[in-house]
Amino acid sequence: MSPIKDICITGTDTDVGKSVLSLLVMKILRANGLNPLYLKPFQTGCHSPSHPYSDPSFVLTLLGGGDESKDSVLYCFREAKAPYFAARDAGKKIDPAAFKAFIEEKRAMGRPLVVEGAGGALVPVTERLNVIDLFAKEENFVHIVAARAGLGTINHTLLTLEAMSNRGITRPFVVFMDRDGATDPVMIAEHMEAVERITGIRAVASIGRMCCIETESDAMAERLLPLLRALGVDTE
Ligand SMILES: Nc1ncnc2c1ncn2[C@@H]1O[C@H](COP(=O)(O)OP(=O)(O)OP(=O)(O)O)[C@@H](O)[C@H]1O
Ligand SMILES: C[C@H](N)[C@H](N)CCCCCC(=O)O
Ligand SMILES: [Mg+2]
Repeated sequence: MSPIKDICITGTDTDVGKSVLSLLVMKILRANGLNPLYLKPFQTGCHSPSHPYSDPSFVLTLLGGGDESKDSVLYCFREAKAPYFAARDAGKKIDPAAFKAFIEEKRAMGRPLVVEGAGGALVPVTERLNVIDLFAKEENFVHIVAARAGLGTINHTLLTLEAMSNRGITRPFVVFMDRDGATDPVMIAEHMEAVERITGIRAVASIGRMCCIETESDAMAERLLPLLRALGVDTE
């Protein structure tokens, strides 16, 4: 059993920074004595799980150490699309029971899981179920929403939180990702205020643009210390 809850990272969209946030979460957990395991159950646009452009390669290469990328992925489909359509193009179907079994198998390793979604919350995985449906069925997960920092994000973030709440995920955390470094910090503070005032959900951090993720991510990960404290990790 992991000493903390496992973490699911969901996006308000594709390309918002879920993988970068996953990397930062992995780094801050490691810096505080934990040995997390990164998972990307549904990888599309995927030549192979260890292909340099895959999310696991990105996260695990920047973390350094052994290559667990092939073990991080449950489904790898060639087309860069929603998992349901990428699977269909490959003549396959995604099996929710296989996802459940995958999470249980990884949980049995006793390491905290950091599970990255695919695209945004409502992206289809099967004909009927989307990413957040599958995440919501798992117990003992804490959920983090990676949200774009720029104008328009209040609407996208609130819609995502509403979709999560409708599925019983009522206490996620939000992290704003200023991927392009183009948003006025005052505006980001307003986005955080809006989310907290309207939903009561905590916007726990904002992550600025890193010009060089290799060299800047250790320092940037420290912005997630309030999140770690909220998760009950003893921080140094
Ligand atoms: N804070 C940041 N500083 C610099 N670059 C960033 C930052 N956040 C994200 N990026 C860059 O933006 C792009 C999209 O980020 P990322 O791959 O993390 O998105 P994603 O939400 O994981 O996308 P997907 O839906 O494909 O999984 C990547 O090139 C990433 O390196
Ligand atoms: C391939 C890409 N990087 C993502 N993993 C999949 C994004 C699917 C988005 C579907 C949609 O919302 O229209
Ligand atoms: Mg990603």
